[in-house]
Amino acid sequence: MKKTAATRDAALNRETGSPVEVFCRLRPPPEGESETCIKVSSATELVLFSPEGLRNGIIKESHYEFSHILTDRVTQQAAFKELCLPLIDDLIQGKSSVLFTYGITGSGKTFTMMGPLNNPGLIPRSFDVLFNTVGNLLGKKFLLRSDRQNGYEILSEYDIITERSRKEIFTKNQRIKPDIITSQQQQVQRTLDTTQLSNFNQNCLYFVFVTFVEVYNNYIYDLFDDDILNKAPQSKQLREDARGRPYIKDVKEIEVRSSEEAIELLNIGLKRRRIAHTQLNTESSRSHSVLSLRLVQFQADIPPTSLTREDLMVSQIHLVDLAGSERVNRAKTAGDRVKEAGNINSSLMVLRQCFEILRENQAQGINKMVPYRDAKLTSFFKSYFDGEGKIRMILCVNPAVDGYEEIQHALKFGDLTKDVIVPRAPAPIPLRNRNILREIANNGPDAVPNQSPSPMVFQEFHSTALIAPFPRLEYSIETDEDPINNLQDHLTKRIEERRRLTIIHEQEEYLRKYILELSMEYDQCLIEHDELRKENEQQSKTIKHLQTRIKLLEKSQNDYVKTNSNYERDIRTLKSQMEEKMNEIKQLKADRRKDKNDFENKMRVKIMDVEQQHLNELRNKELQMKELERQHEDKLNIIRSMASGMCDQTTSTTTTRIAHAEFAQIQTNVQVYDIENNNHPTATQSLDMIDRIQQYNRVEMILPRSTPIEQIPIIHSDCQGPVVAHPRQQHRRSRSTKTLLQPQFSKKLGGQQPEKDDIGRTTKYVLTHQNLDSNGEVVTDLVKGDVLHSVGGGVNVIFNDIERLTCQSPPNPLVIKKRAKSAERLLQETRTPKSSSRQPPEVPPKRFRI
Ligand SMILES: Nc1ncnc2c1ncn2[C@@H]1O[C@H](COP(=O)(O)OP(=O)(O)OP(=O)(O)O)[C@@H](O)[C@H]1O
Repeated sequence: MKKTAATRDAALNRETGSPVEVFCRLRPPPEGESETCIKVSSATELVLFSPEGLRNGIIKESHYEFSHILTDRVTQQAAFKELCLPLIDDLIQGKSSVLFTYGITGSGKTFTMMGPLNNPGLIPRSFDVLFNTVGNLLGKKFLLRSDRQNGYEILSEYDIITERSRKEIFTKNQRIKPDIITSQQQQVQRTLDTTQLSNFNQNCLYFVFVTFVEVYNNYIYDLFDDDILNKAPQSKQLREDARGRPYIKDVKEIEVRSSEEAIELLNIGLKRRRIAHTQLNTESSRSHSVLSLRLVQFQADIPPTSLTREDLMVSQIHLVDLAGSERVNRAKTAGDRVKEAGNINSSLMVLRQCFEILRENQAQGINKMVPYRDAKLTSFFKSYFDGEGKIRMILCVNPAVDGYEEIQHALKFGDLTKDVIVPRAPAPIPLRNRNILREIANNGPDAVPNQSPSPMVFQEFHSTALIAPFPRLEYSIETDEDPINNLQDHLTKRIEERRRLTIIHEQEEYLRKYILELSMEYDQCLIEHDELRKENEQQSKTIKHLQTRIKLLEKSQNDYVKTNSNYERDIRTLKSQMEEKMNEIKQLKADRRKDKNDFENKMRVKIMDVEQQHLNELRNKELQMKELERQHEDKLNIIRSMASGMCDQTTSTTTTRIAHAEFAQIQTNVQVYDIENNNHPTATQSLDMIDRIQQYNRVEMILPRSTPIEQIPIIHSDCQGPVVAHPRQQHRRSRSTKTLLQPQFSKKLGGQQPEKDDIGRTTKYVLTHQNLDSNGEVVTDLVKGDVLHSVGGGVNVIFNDIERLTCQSPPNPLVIKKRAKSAERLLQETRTPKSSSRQPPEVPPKRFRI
């Protein structure tokens, strides 16, 4: 029954397998950081100290043991000898191996693998040593070609020529050409490793092939492929060959014939890696790089035409520079970098898990599944965990104190790895033995008398040879055997067997080709399958997206329906409210109409009342007028008596005083009207006042020439005639002595209404009025007032005093008579406007602003 891998892992121990070799290489602390947290206690042990203050001041010591510890003083050459030279030796002996460098960024992984030109690392030195050893035994170029499935085809002469021309064309068209000058300079500067191995088969021909890939974000990219220069480089598929060994499908495997050529190719790969990283926006230290070096050898004495696959011995070494093992937090990564770090960490994590589970299985004898297939990196090296070859790990450590936690993490990983046991690889069948076996098979055991293959090898060969041994050729009388007949039979059988084997071989070839075709078809199918799967995934995504959108739309539709029904309900409510309001408005309108009618009725009644009242007042006025007429009559009588000389001085004085008293009363009743603000007395007040002033004037013949009351000009015009009866008669005394205030009018006014500017600067105002008294004497009245400036910019004049100047002459009967006549005439004239004075003025009152 076939053992499962897990069962085999569980059964492994140090006798049946060999442990993973873990080496630790310390780099010198970075410049300016002399403090380290590592002390090397022996060639295989180191101590890690926790920095002060990290664990409450207690310094923790951790001891770690490795296969060998390389201190920072160990040179690149010494490191190569210790770490890689044995593996190159194995390679030449036909054994395979894989060498990982593990550590955080800046710990010296690339330095160890590549190194600077003048201090090369493991890879350049490996090429050097390999070509130093087998460089003189290289086979014909292009004789072998990779079948891209871990195997090699032997090309015919014609194929070799075709392949050579194809390669030449390819080199011409290569998009990145090796920088010849630089590479020549590099060769000049590059320090060559001159080590040469002695333990190798000098009867063999050797062929060296290299592949260079990187694993980034769990995708494999071929660094020798021009595709990687595309904006979206195509990743390569990982497959398994018939023996279950992984291989990278369609990876470019290039034959190299010198270490210079190999390093040139390596530089091209590194250059492409940088371009690809720029296109992918990544960093080189975020990917794992794998350089695979394959050595194919066969016995030199086999003519190429009869060379078969079985004559070839293939061994390989994988030199893996792993990405930095730092954690996401420490690297302060974000966005794509987090995904990238996640993928790096996940593939390193899978590597770690594989080692952990292997150790667990081996330690506890359990059969846990090892998760090789969880990451491309571990899938690719799965066969090495199964015992295809040695596994070596170089733990690169930067001993600076600030990286304590990461160092601890890496050292723990190394500590765990070194306990893992992997199955020991079966020793390769030496090519020399293959030839012997072939000879024995073809020509019998005596064909190679001096060669004695080991029984194990012999057995192994025979199990596959299917050819019976030769019969005894000795002639013996006793046995009565005819050796010639026996040989004849044997040879006949052999011929038949050979024919049969040739047919089988042809069938095999046919089958192999058929299988290859099928495999190609299968690959094609896989590609199509992949494309269909991607398409399917894309469509599923689109469907999911659409479903989500539909859900969202349904949700929003439901919301809209709800909102709509809410709106409809609101509309219904609003409509009913509107109807109610309309009814209310109708009601209010009806009420208002009713109120209006009521009001109009009331107004009509009120107007009638007011009219009635006015009529009553008018009637009262008429009565008053009649009373005044009567008083006038009395005064007329008095004047008549004066005219007839019967009137004495005493009476005149009394009347004057009476008139004065009355005028004073009028004056006090006169309000100050603000003309600016059109604050006029009411019609009734005005009429009353006019009436009284006229009354006064008629008695005293005094009329102010100008007052702020708008009715006054009417009075003025009313009194104009009599006042200017004797214009030349003036009170010279008043004017000459200038004891009285005079209004300062400009001449052009000519005694008309004053303008605002005329009295704008004065505070006093005087009107002069002259008249003839009953004796024919000139009476001059000086009406005095104060000028008040209102806040609104207007001017008000308040008359508050009258000064009367009279003169008396001795009575002359002729003059008296004459004067009596003129007085009577005057009275007649005075009466005439009486009736009109009651009427409202026909001429619109002159307004003037002071
Ligand atoms: N053993 C050493 N001796 C001298 N210098 C060293 C050594 N190891 C590393 N260095 C220096 O340390 C620096 C970082 O090393 P390197 O680039 O090899 O780190 P790394 O681990 O490969 O980083 P990354 O993961 O980013 O590729 C380089 O400048 C290198 O010269």
